[in-house]
Amino acid sequence: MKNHTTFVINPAAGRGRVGRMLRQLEAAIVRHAQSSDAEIVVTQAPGHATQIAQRAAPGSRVVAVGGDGTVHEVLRGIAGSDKAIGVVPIGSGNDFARMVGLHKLPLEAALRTALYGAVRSVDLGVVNHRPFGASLGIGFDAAVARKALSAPTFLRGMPRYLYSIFAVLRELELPNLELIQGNQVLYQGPSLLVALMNGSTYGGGIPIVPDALPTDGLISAAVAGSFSRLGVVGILPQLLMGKHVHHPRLHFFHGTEFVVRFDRPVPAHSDGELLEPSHEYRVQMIPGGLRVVQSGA
Ligand SMILES: Nc1ncnc2c1ncn2[C@@H]1O[C@H](COP(=O)(O)OP(=O)(O)OP(=O)(O)O)[C@@H](O)[C@H]1O
Repeated sequence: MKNHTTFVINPAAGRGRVGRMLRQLEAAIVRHAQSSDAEIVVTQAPGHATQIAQRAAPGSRVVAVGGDGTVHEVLRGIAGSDKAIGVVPIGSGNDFARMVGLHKLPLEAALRTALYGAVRSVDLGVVNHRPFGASLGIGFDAAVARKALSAPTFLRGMPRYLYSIFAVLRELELPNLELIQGNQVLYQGPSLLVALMNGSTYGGGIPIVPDALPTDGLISAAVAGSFSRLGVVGILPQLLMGKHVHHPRLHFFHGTEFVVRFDRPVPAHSDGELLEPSHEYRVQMIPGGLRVVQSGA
């Protein structure tokens, strides 16, 4: 049977790599789509992918060609519908693709999978009524991502990231957190960061909650408690290698719903996209709430 498939190509993804590959991508899609009904739309600006996904036909496939930001925008456009999301991961991070096992596919295989692969369901996260796919990070890491936006323009890649980490550390003042499940307070006290995960990684492969599964119907939460500046510098390398889980100031929880409340507005990102800082994040997981083209080209 023919699937209608819309390829949503973000030319800005992968630091402009997708834009440079545009002709190659369009030719490859046309070549592979022979027995399928496919169209290609190139995004014009941030937010455009959501509109394209909203306009796609009921029951069709909408394929994000780019990174986690593109996936997140497409997902916002299809959440709650019977449309399925596909991914051709050419971003810098690709944590959603990693979550659904598509991140290692070569380009041609990823395109074939998007067109002809089987559709499966994974859980869908929701934060303050807004859907997310793989991750929600609140606190330190979101503050670093915000800081990177205003870092000097001559800094790029890792130097920009390191600059932002140390700029946030310089002014580090931990908010007080209450993590609530139902009528139970699970954690109360100063907190460096809270991660509420569907997949196990964020930030381009950082395994913050290594055992998180996108099909268990649960949010896998990690709370980093009270850390000094030096403590943060010490835990970062462990975090990158997934060796942080036994640290006494890290706490892990699972559940279908959490309320994350602070004594002041705290920045957050979902799938790497920054949200407006808030005092309160209401987070839930909708089991099987998202249809994803996953495998079997
Ligand atoms: N035409 C466009 N021009 C500029 N920016 C765009 C355009 N279309 C989409 N965007 C924005 O590009 C940003 C980056 O896209 P995306 O996150 O997919 O790539 P990435 O940053 O390389 O990948 P990752 O998030 O996996 O690291 C998104 O925030 C999206 O809103």
